[in-house]
Amino acid sequence: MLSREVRNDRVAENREEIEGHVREILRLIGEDPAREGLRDTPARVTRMYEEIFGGYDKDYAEILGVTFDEQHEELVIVKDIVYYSQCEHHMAPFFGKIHIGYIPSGKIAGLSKFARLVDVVTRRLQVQERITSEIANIMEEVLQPHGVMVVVEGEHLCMCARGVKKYGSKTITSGVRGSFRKDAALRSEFLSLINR
Ligand SMILES: Nc1nc2c(ncn2[C@@H]2O[C@H](COP(=O)(O)OP(=O)(O)OP(=O)(O)O)[C@@H](O)[C@H]2O)c(=O)[nH]1
Ligand SMILES: [Zn+2]
Repeated sequence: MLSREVRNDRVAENREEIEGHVREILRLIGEDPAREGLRDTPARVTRMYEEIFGGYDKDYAEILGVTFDEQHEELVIVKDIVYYSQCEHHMAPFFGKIHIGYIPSGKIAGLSKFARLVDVVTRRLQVQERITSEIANIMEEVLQPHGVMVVVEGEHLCMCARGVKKYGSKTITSGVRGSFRKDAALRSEFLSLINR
């Protein structure tokens, strides 16, 4: 059983209906949903949706959790946070790493909470740009730091496995708030630390 933090309760509530639709798609693409290998597939796909779409209806402030008062007003970076998401155009996976940096202004968050925030924002139908700006905006709103910078790297299967089929191409997006916007040296420091 998945924990509440990473579970989509609507999928659980609508399980039978979703399973029925998946079975119908199998039939419509020319498969036999009753053959042994596929018999449990609609249930498996539904359970997978419960997990990979577990980011809906979550409270961000709660996820960043208890913040601590701390007078460290210098750069904090959590880098290489792995994510898996689904592009909203094709419902195909995209995945990669997210790097988050911020300059606290009296409030810091527990380090694991950044990874939880990444899970909640990415486990939905998304575009990479929105993942980037949502993380930056939530950080700004909850922690009210001097500045935030978020870099997201993504490999999109809708560009590799189909369509233009450019295997290995990567998309990099950045979101910059507060002091990072004004201070080029700070952006460079962040970028050199995440690229080490
Ligand atoms: N900006 C952005 N585009 C994305 C993302 N994920 C997928 N896409 C793009 O969404 C676009 C959808 O384009 P459409 O022309 O409507 O769909 P399509 O005919 O399947 O396009 P092709 O992928 O070019 O075959 C494609 O260019 C995808 O590469 C993302 O996270 N951000
Ligand atoms: Zn896509």
